[in-house]
Amino acid sequence: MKSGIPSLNLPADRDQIPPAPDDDTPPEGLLAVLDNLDALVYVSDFDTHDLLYMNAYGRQIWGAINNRKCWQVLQNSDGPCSFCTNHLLVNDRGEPSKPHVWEFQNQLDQRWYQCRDQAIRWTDGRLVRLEIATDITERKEMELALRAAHEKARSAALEDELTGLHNRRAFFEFGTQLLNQANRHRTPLSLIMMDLDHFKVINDTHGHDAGDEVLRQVSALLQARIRDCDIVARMGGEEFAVLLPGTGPEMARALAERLLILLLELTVEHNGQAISPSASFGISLRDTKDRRLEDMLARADRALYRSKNQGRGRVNTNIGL
Ligand SMILES: Nc1nc2c(ncn2[C@@H]2O[C@H](COP(=O)(O)OP(=O)(O)OP(=O)(O)O)[C@@H](O)[C@H]2O)c(=O)[nH]1
Repeated sequence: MKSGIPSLNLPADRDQIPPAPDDDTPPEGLLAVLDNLDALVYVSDFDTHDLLYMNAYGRQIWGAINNRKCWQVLQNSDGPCSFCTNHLLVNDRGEPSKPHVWEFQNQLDQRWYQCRDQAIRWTDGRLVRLEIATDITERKEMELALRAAHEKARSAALEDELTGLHNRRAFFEFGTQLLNQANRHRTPLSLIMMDLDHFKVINDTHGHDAGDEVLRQVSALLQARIRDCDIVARMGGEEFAVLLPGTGPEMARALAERLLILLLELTVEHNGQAISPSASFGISLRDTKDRRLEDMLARADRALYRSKNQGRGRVNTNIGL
């Protein structure tokens, strides 16, 4: 065939479709069809990556072939693309298999394409890669914007607006995963509940804004003291929870006592006034019977209640309660 366009070469499972007789459509007609397609069509040698054919759509965007390789013309890279799909287009025997359809962003024009790649036999019998790529940039950008909006909404739904900490909902969502992991691997898990003492007095004496500032600074202090694997959350009002994977009772108690000291040392300045917060703590440890985070939470709350009853500004562990 003079045009260099191979005769119809459909994958094996489409063999039952009879190919059109060669003389039905003249080669110029096929070229006209290809050059008027609103899609990139190109053919490259499977092994050498030499670009053998590219339609007008491709030439208009990426220029003439000029004896170059597909990765030189289409990606301007200095070697075969790391994302080349050729290996997906042949079976174990190296024969053409099913087409592979995927989406990617071109490095040169930065537009998104849906690519339909296929291995076929060229006019001289060698194996070549045929790609048909359609521009899906608008759809992709809408998809990405939608995903970003979803992620933003989701993180807003899990964040405490005043302090930036996780909220109660996030605590249960992420904390349940930590509890399940600890149950599965039988590793320790500790929970520290912390409730600021006489916070109503702070509000009543210094105003609600001052109370907000105390909550923000206490949150920053907690956040700065925990590891990446821990979860700290504002559970509501002036109550906070810290969940510590891989942490036994001694370490949890030492951390709570350290947090209490740091809180007592903290002075929050607001409108020229100095506010010194204090807090009570209750600790619970994972029990083999715990299936829900609420079980640990209830025990930590009982320990916290005891700290309040004993005069506040102290730490209690739920053991024996
Ligand atoms: N500024 C401010 N105050 C809040 C916020 N959420 C809850 N509060 C206040 O926190 C106070 C909690 O009061 P109580 O439950 O009596 O607790 P407390 O005064 O800390 O006393 P104890 O816990 O028994 O030591 C209430 O006055 C609430 O209005 C908030 O987001 N900002």
